[in-house]
Amino acid sequence: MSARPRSQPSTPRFEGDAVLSVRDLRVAFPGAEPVVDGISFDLAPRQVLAVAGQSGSGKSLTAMAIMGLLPHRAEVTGSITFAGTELVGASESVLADVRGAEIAMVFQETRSALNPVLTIGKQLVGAIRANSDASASQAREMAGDALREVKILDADRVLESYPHQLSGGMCQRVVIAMALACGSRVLIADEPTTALDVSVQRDILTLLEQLVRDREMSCIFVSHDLGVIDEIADHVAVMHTGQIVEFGPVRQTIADPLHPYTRELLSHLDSLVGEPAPVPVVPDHQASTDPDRGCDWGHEDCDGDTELFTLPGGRQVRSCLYAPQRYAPTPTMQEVTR
Ligand SMILES: Nc1ncnc2c1ncn2[C@@H]1O[C@H](COP(=O)(O)OP(=O)(O)OP(=O)(O)O)[C@@H](O)[C@H]1O
Repeated sequence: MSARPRSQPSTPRFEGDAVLSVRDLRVAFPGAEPVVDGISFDLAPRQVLAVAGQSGSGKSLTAMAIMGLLPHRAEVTGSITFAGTELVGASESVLADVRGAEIAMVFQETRSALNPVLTIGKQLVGAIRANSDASASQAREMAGDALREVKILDADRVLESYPHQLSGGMCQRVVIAMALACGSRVLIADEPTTALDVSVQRDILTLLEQLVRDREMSCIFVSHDLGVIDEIADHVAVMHTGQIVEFGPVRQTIADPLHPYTRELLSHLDSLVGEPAPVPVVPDHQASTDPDRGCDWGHEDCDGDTELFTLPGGRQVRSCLYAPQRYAPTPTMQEVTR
């Protein structure tokens, strides 16, 4: 019988050409357990990396940590490097240089991220001038071009509008246009389509896909919805209670989830990717359906504090089933062929 896939200790991907590297990132608030608990990942050029997980799993705090927008009382350790610059502990002026110009963020409630008392034109021109040497008239032209690039046809009217005069989908496009006009290399989109109608959601997803392809941007796409993630992302990091429990290519992860928590998320999936993926049958193990259990395979001598193991081919899973040797069971065909 052939050996089951031998896992390796986790190794970072895309090292060398990563645009953004996160290593052992921890976020804690005073007197409480960490809410982001030692996560690591790399973002490659032109990659769309999804961060999935249910409410409270630490997705938004991870995004905010990258933007340097966490509340002051948050204790942050680990490393976030963007183009060689360390962002954890960086001064406000370093963060201000990176924010907008290099890394931009789109929120679920974009309207609240726009200034209600300034026209879209003033806000776009201000952002462009803050990040370039453009004159006022050049910046105005660049703002119009950026709006047209995000498929806003009546750009002149929108430049004269205030945020409350635009729909939610239009506000999303405006913020994405701002990232384009400022030449950002990374776009962090935190649940950008959750508050939008389904048809508008698709338009925004299509737009993000085009921008990543045409403008060579990279994107971190935060969502609780694996259906939406399936539409847009290359890779997915599944987060649970502040940790990454599974990492891998989206298609493989959805078709063949390794971790019980990923299966739990998939079981709540609606029609976007059809039927929920079937739970894999692993005859030698009693897989727990309780995503809060430390050891998801019920090994008596496992304390549940399992590390993230890397399988051949690069998929990662936090499960003692995939630990090298320690819990080595007789492999199933399914595991061998993974
Ligand atoms: N300012 C804060 N002070 C204390 N705890 C916080 C703070 N902000 C977030 N948390 C806690 O950190 C945990 C992770 O929050 P986070 O917003 O990252 O979750 P999330 O996965 O993005 O969820 P959602 O999809 O609901 O936004 C939650 O338990 C939340 O209560």
